[in-house]
Amino acid sequence: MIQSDKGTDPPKEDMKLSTATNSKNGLSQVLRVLLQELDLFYSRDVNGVCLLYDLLHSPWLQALLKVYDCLQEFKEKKPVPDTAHAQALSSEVMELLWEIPNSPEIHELRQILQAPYFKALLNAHDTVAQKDFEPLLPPLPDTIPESEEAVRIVSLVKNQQPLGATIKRHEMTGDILVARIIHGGLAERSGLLYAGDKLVEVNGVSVEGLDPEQVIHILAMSHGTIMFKVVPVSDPPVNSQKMVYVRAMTEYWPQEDPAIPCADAGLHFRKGDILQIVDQNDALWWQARRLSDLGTCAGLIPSNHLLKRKQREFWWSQPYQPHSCLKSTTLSSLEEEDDMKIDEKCVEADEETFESEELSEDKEEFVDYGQKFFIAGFRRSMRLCRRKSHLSHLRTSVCCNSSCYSAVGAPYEEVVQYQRRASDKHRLIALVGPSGVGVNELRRQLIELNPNHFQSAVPHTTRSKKSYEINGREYHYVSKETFESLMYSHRMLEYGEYKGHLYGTSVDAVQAVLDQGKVCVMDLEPQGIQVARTQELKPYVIFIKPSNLSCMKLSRKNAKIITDYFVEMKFKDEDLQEMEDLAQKMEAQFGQYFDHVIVNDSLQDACVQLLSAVRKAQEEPQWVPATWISSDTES
Ligand SMILES: Nc1ncnc2c1ncn2[C@@H]1O[C@H](COP(=O)(O)OP(=O)(O)OP(=O)(O)O)[C@@H](O)[C@H]1O
Repeated sequence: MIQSDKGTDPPKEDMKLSTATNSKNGLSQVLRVLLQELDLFYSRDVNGVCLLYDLLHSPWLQALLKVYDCLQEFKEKKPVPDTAHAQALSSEVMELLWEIPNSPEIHELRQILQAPYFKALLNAHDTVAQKDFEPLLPPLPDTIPESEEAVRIVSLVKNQQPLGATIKRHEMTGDILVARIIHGGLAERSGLLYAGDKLVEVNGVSVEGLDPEQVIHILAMSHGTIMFKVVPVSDPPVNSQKMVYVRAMTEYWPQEDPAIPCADAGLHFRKGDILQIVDQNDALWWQARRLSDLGTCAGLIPSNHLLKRKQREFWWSQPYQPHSCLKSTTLSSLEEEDDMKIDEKCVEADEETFESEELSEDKEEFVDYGQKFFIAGFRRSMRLCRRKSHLSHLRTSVCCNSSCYSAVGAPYEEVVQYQRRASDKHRLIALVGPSGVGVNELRRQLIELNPNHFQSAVPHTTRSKKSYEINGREYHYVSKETFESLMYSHRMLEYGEYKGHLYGTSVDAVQAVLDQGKVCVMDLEPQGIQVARTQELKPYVIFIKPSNLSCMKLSRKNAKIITDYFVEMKFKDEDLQEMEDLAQKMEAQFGQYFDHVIVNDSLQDACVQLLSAVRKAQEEPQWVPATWISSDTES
């Protein structure tokens, strides 16, 4: 029915090649000639010709050019319909067919012309041929009153999903306005409603004088198609901002926020969730999706500015509560309590045991893992100083600053996806967990799996070297002044004091491992995470979590704790309870920094999980702070 106004049909034998080869100037024809010429060069092995030859021979290019030729030819032919009344013609033919004697061919033709799909095809043809696209609107009256507003009728079909729009009442005029259109919702996908549109009617009911709640009620009662009569906003807002991804550094519950414009449209998120921010037009309320639910409609979240204000208000409204910044102090005093408990345990033990099992100075560093080779960073004093830090006041003040910052600092951290390239250094693997959960056991097992690939950082100490030790193997032995200068220049990831000596792990010690092309695996106190989070180390933080108490009692039946005074001491119920409490506190305070969580129940399972997480950290794209990726390192 659609035919060209010039040219004739190609001869039958040429039909297969169709338009592309018919046209003398057809690109695929040109390509064919070009390839023939290239054949000559190819046989003479001219440089670069092979590449061009392969390119021009590629099936995708050939197919693309054929499509291009067809389109060109179609454009030239300017097809026009032969008739705009194909349906009428078909009916006429049907009538004629009844008048002539029946034959199998006539019978078949009748069947075709009567088939519903064929009738629909002819109907569509006539609609296009008659250019009958729009419903005919009544002509505009010659005189339109000045006060008359243009209205738009919008019809949306509600199918079990929210409309994705919020409304509000204009403070001065009392008009009901569309307050915002939620991204990905029904209203946004229709492209017919905009923030600022004035609602006049819903399903034929005037909304004049109604409260927004009453309008919502009408909407809630409506099913199927909903008709809105709106006065369109003169300047529909355009969202020209680019999509940004952030890590939530705090949690948010819209249902508990009295300030949110519409709690049902709110998006709940937890610390550490990656959010896709799709709209920042409103200074107070942004629209976002959780990375795990990208297919869904966006939700409202407080803007950076608003959430910061909320945090500050909360912070000041709790003068007698330990705020985040003081939680570090709480944690430190908790560590001290922990130490006291260790001391109490010591008192509980009978004198004889105390005498016989107390560690001598020389044995104190000894950690018998039965390991076949030396692994640095597992020394008792290093591990105990973490817990029994007499520098806690110092650490607290350092940590307090950072925690205070996070309490009232950026509630969202902009993140980007980072895929480590083979030439990049490995990311630092930082294992964090409550004392006794198995951080060191897992670290040791990982290193033992492949000591050429995984390695610990060698810690620093101010204590003097023992005769059997080698500088740079067990520790880097440095003066107090050197240690303190590393501390104050923020080159220490963590440090503490034990028996009058300073111990700690420096950024440079970690770098030394990474520089060898190895994966540095370290046991890090949670307060050290902020210090370690730098572009140079790009730490991947794995939280080692205890399983529930009953499982722990079973799995830790024969496990031994490292304490101040005893080499081997079994876990008591209260140790396991303390471990669980501390794990909860760590998650609440530092959970936003955890890239991965492993529940250490069965040691074997936890090892497998650790190995897989470490591999993913190095080989798969991960969300990292945008500040870690400068343009020169961007992949
Ligand atoms: N999944 C597990 N099942 C049984 N025993 C475990 C498991 N994980 C660790 N252990 C044992 O628990 C004890 C404490 O583990 P580990 O020394 O690794 O603790 P930690 O988290 O490093 O804490 P700290 O540094 O205070 O010692 C060790 O005897 C270890 O072998």
